[in-house]
Amino acid sequence: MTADSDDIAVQVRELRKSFGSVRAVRGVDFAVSKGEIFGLVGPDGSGKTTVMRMLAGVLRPDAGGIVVDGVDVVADPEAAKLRLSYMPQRFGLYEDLTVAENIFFYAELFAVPRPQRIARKRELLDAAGLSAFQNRLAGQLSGGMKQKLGLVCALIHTPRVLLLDEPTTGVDPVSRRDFWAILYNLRESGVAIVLSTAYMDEAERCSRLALFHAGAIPHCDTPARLKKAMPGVLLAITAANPRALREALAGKPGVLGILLMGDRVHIRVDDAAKRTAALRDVLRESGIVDAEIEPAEPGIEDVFVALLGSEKAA
Ligand SMILES: Nc1ncnc2c1ncn2[C@@H]1O[C@H](COP(=O)(O)OP(=O)(O)OP(=O)(O)O)[C@@H](O)[C@H]1O
Repeated sequence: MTADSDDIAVQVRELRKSFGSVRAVRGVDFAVSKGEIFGLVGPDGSGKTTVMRMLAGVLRPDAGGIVVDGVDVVADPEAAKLRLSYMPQRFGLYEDLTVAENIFFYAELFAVPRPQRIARKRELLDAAGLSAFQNRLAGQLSGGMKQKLGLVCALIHTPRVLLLDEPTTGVDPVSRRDFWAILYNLRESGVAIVLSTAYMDEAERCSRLALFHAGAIPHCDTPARLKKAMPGVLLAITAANPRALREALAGKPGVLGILLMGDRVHIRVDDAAKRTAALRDVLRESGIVDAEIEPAEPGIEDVFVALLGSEKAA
């Protein structure tokens, strides 16, 4: 645990959930502090959504404990729902209601006192860049605007814990920037945010990351410390045909992993000084004469594939 118990907003212990014979979550533990953005990342089907739904109190775990903002979610999910806000992948907006009507619907649902509603709505719409669209039907908003409206609705009752399941998937870069600006403000005010994402740049912005793999969390740390934990060192190799590079280097001595990154290849080696010359020889023998090899800093994607073992086998 990285925080004093007073600071902990979400505590998860030994969480388990199966669907028939599928063991979706196999003993997950973590704690999230107030003011943290805690990222859930990992391949499709690794259990992120199932954990999120259990945290939100909408799915009962088979075993394990969850405490959110001091409330035992398993024992009293309804009490927990008043302290947290959950934005699932498909957030329930009413497409035939306007932006403002959707917000008031959620304000009513969460019993936000009437005098606060107007001010809160104005503040959130401003932050989301949606003030000019209050009277537009939700069904006529762009995908990015819909996601931002979902976030506004999820925040109307000023929750202390926010659970966001892939909130920016398919959202344009400008809306994603607005979205993250809101998240940073919430973090500053001490809100704990648990968010799953498939975007590596978003993973990089999280305070800490839980790397999911087959229903467990084999690695959980800050992005910087996860990078330090990556075994080996990274070299970037550029050539006209990066796929041919990958084929030529697979399985060569000292090569721990290979990752195709657009027009270049990242390879992890055990020892850069020792291997670079030999790798040049290998490439030359394979007829690749235009390759440039240089040291590279790992990005979070390099770390994931290295730690989760999903690189092309070296
Ligand atoms: N309601 C359900 N009934 C049966 N199986 C389920 C159910 N929900 C999830 N699963 C299974 O549990 C496993 C974990 O799924 P989960 O949706 O939690 O993964 P995920 O990491 O969120 O993936 P994605 O990014 O695709 O949403 C998968 O094998 C999935 O098929």
